[in-house]
Amino acid sequence: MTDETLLETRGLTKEFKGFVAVDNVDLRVKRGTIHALIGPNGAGKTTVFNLLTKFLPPTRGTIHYKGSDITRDNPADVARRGVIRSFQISAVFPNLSVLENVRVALQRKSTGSQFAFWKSDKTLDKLNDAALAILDRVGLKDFAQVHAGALAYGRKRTLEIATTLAMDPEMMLLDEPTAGMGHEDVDRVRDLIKEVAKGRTVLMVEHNMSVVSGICDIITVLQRGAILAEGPYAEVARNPQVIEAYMGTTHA
Ligand SMILES: Nc1ncnc2c1ncn2[C@@H]1O[C@H](COP(=O)(O)OP(=O)(O)OP(=O)(O)O)[C@@H](O)[C@H]1O
Repeated sequence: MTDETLLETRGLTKEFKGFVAVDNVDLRVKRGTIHALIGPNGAGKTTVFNLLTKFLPPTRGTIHYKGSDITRDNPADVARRGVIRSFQISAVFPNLSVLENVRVALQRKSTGSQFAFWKSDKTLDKLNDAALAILDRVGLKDFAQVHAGALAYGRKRTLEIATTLAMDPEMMLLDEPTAGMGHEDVDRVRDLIKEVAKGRTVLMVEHNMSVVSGICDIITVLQRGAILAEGPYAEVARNPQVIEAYMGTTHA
């Protein structure tokens, strides 16, 4: 971990017809950290992600990446800068094999290679080798030839991480990577995130507190669109305002 701020928002605000979903958020994500964004349902976490990846324009405020103002970037610009968001399951191509899904992501990364059928067998072999190496890393090598649509839920989410990894992001945005998983899958994905975070920066929305406490360096708590608390887990978890915000929710 360094002290360098990789991603920063200043006064980030998003209003939907007068309703303030994200309220004056100053977020700082330091290089090399795993940073969690938590908060009760409706706190604005997904909207923050949509603002950071430019799926939504902010009403006010700015976003900076490595010191550059990226507020006016489009989603492709942000991805080109190395900020990649994990895709939701719907973006995993169910009729392609697990290997092919990763290969598509690898091809998307290397510009111009959409025309893979023009490439030599040697180049395609290289892509296959790279895809297999990624599958090995995430524990899906044995499923390389399986149709992605036939994977169990936890493995589909793992494939999502694999395709994100294939883009070789400098910063990974993970949207509830363990949502809906059983204990075993949660533990596996938690370990996997810690592994793939090496040499990268991760910002993740996560409801599972065992994941957050286990691997996250810094936690930002959102409530009604605004930052309620921020710090290491042990500090945030004993903050009376945070405890109150979570009381009565199923995610505490
Ligand atoms: N396109 C939209 N139009 C109107 N209101 C919206 C829109 N998107 C989000 N909201 C509202 O903004 C608030 C924040 O929503 P958001 O999905 O960001 O919360 P969240 O913290 O991700 O919640 P969850 O944990 O349930 O996913 C909610 O009250 C939601 O209804």
